[in-house]
Amino acid sequence: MNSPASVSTALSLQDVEVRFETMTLAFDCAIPPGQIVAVVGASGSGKSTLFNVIAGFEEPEQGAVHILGKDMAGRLPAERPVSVIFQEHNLFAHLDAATNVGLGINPALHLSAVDRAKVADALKRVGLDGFGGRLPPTLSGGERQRVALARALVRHRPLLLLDEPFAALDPGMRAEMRELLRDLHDEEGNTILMITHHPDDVRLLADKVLFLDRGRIIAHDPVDRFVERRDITAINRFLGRE
Ligand SMILES: Nc1ncnc2c1ncn2[C@@H]1O[C@H](COP(=O)(O)OP(=O)(O)OP(=O)(O)O)[C@@H](O)[C@H]1O
Repeated sequence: MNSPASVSTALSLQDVEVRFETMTLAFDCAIPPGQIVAVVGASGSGKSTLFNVIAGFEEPEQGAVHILGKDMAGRLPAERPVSVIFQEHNLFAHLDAATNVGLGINPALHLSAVDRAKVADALKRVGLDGFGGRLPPTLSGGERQRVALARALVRHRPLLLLDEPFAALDPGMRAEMRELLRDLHDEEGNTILMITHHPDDVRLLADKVLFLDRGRIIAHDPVDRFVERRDITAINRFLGRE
């Protein structure tokens, strides 16, 4: 049974340790449900490793990962209540947009009429009404990321991990995607962790910030507090205040 403390936490990492030849990474944090959390830090600070541990692609040497109070030990990525969207290559290039979204409902693509209606609705919600028959190579970068978002939407997983999802997009499209993500988050009430290298994403989208440095979470702050900080050189550098 879940304790009251654990169910009020969307995600918790306790004494998690991942050891690579060149470095040991250690993560401790607890994130309440319904927040958008920006995950930031210099290249090599451990952001992707943190996501891999949460999503189950990397098994830590020690420590525990709980999602909505449930211990994830031994659970394969597909068995975790998590959706992940990467920078690129989220879609199967030979399958049209609707089929890519449909995979989120049923990986064997046995889709009922109701499922197909859900796919069409998800594409509409991300502004791609009528794009269902298009193959990914014929779509723009922003449109492809919208299809990936639509697939995450039909899965309704309570935790969404976004690994630099806007990296390949121009500034105008980044702003559009931020707005879309904010709207969808308001509707879904899910918990979102988003890796980004852009202070704008932090300021305009996130509620909280996890700042990583050399394999450790060295700050976990509300955004307003984070942007006011002057005490950590790596954060000043990230915010362009060297
Ligand atoms: N499979 C692995 N084997 C050995 N070392 C690894 C492995 N994966 C990551 N590392 C090392 O762990 C550290 C953290 O890497 P990670 O990819 O998590 O950083 P990051 O913050 O996501 O970086 P970037 O912003 O460049 O993507 C780096 O020093 C990296 O070289």
